[in-house]
Amino acid sequence: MPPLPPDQLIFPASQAALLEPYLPPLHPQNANPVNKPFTTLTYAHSLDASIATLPGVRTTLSGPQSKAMTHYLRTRHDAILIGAGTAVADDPGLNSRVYVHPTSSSPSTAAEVGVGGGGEPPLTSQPRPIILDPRGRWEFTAESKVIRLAAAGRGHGPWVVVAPGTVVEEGRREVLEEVGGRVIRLATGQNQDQDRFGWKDVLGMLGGEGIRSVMIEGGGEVINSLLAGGGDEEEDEGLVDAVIVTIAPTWFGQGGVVVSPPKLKGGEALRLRDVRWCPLGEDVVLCGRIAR
Ligand SMILES: NC(=O)c1ccc[n+]([C@@H]2O[C@H](COP(=O)([O-])OP(=O)(O)OC[C@H]3O[C@@H](n4cnc5c(N)ncnc54)[C@H](O)[C@@H]3O)[C@@H](O)[C@H]2O)c1
Ligand SMILES: Nc1nc(=O)c(N)c(NC[C@H](O)[C@H](O)[C@H](O)COP(=O)(O)O)[nH]1
Repeated sequence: MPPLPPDQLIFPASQAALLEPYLPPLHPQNANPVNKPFTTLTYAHSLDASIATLPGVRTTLSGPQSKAMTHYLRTRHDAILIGAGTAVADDPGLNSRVYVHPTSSSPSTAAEVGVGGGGEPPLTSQPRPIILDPRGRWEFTAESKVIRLAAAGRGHGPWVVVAPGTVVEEGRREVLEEVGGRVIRLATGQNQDQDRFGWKDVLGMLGGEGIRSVMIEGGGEVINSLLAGGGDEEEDEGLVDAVIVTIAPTWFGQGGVVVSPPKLKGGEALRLRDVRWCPLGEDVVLCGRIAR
């Protein structure tokens, strides 16, 4: 095996195998439309359910092992989705730089996906970044991290989803298109909310674009609204197929960005089933499916 770069994240195949029941099926490369992509909700929170110490502040929660896990998840999904608030606060890269170490104790075909010959995963294993930005809040430039990574061939150009009436300057659109990204227009306004897309509409649009799996990383508004919709008993089929949450052993105190969705109709709790807890370094990773 060639030597790994010093900042390379390493994720053992034995740990990848524990996640496998919660991951989208491995599929051949094709872009056939699907009704709805396999949808994984995944994020990291503190013991007081904060995903950031304060609104708009980039906050590290995951330790090196669970960070490697998140980057492995990125290789196992066609797309990675965040809200505009996260794009503005974090200037995220939204690519994967994990190496899955094939340990002899647990060889797994699934875990071999994302192996980049000892380095970063190849472009074919990188997820398409999707940014929900109905009002055009995210003022990206050629220097934004996700654009720079795409320009360097280390990730895909982002798809920025805006409302039909939102003006995207010509120069900005060109920045996206030069790296293979694009602006996608989608109607907002369901439930009178002009600042949000309906989740069924978002997932339906992605399915129509050939995206067969998407991991939704946050932030707070995105997660809470998805949990509110993902647990809707009136849906024939839930929106969220799997939940993978990293819990870090820290309290941030009040005032953070908290995951706490609105109550379901009737006040019942929203609960996970088929639960698995996987310790990863000092963190624990909770996997499950939303009980319906
Ligand atoms: N710890 C983690 O795992 C993690 C992950 C992601 C973000 N974060 C943190 O979360 C914070 C950002 O969270 P936030 O709540 O401010 O922003 P957010 O990322 O949830 O983005 C909210 C924006 O998304 C848009 N949006 C479009 N459709 C939507 C829909 N259906 N539902 C909800 N929003 C929709 C809204 O217009 C809104 O402006 C940052 O501090 C970031 O560091 C943490
Ligand atoms: N799993 C996880 N642990 C964390 O401690 C943390 N802060 C995030 N946050 C997710 C969010 O989407 C961030 O924007 C990206 O984690 C930015 O990271 P990249 O530049 O894309 O590697 N996610």
